Amino acid sequence: MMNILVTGANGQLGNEMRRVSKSSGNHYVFTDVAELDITDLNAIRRIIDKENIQVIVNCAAYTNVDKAEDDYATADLLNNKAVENLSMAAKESGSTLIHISTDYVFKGDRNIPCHEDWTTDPLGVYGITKLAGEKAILESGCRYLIFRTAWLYSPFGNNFVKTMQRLTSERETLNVVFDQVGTPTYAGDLAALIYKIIENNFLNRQGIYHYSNEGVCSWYDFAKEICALSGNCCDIQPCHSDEFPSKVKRPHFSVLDKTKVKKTFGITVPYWKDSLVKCIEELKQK
Ligand SMILES: NC(=O)C1=CN([C@@H]2O[C@H](COP(=O)(O)OP(=O)(O)OC[C@H]3O[C@@H](n4cnc5c(N)ncnc54)[C@H](OP(=O)(O)O)[C@@H]3O)[C@@H](O)[C@H]2O)C=CC1
Ligand SMILES: Cc1cn([C@H]2C[C@H](O)[C@@H](COP(=O)(O)OP(=O)(O)O[C@H]3O[C@@H](C)C(=O)[C@@H](O)[C@H]3O)O2)c(=O)[nH]c1=O
Repeated sequence: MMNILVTGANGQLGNEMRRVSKSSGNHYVFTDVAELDITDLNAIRRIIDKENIQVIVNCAAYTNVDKAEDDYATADLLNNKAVENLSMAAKESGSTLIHISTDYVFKGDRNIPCHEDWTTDPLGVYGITKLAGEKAILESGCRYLIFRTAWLYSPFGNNFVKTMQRLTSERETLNVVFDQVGTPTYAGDLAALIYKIIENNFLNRQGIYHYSNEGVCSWYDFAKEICALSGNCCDIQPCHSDEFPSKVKRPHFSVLDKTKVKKTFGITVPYWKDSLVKCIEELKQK
């Protein structure tokens, strides 16, 4: 039996990890900041020791992209320094670190899907700190799998799906950017992949992998689909990034190429609209 530590377990991905691992024969230890603050290296060491941890799944992060622009220190503490802590503790204990990164490590100025080995060039503080976290893992010498994902949503926590459900029920019109293109990802699908890797002990397949749902859309297309599936009536209009008030620059094209993850783990990936239907059905039942 393996012991698996999940950090940031009250977030979107953390909650989906709780759900997918319910019937596992392995022992999952779920923690959020109250049980384990990942900025505290000694607290990480203690829990690894106490629970005899072999795998760490880091679902904790600073994910507010707009706020990060004004709060580099906190974003860096969580997305970089705390990740360095986890990787040091993983190295010391011989455990494997499964970590999540983002499409925002790319500048996104080419309209072909981004490969794992492309040069990274983040446009904002969130992406810069997430990239620094990736580098800290690589430099630590611990065993790792890093999954760069994109546009995560789930019935848990805050996300674009819930924001759009609210706005399209409250407003008659809404402007949404159409010049940022990517792929939405249901956090449950990513959790299922991570669970499969742990349960099948594919932990030695170290590397950086890209994972999102299948397909391509703009935030505008995503918003239109969310609105329609939610049964809301709102006139959603496409706008350019510079017409939407935000101080952050976001990638124009950050579709992730998933060839490597599909080949390495033998998976098929759900189409983004199919997963969105499932999530919205669940939200309707809440
Ligand atoms: N959301 C997205 O669109 C995307 C996310 N990602 C990455 O995927 C991963 C999971 O994201 P997601 O599930 O959306 O994240 P969430 O923001 O939903 O969850 C993050 C969790 O981490 C917790 N946390 C904050 N500080 C600490 C701390 N010091 N110690 C332990 N836990 C802490 C938060 O608690 P609290 O809420 O109390 O602060 C929260 O429960 C992250 O690495 C993120 O960067 C990648 C691409 C897209
Ligand atoms: C609410 C709203 C947003 N937008 C735009 C702003 C932005 O360009 C886009 C998406 O808005 P969000 O605030 O969800 O974007 P953002 O928080 O940047 O989403 C990102 O989060 C981090 C954590 C990631 O790792 C990324 O993969 C990505 O999911 O939609 C509109 O055009 N109209 C609106 O009414």
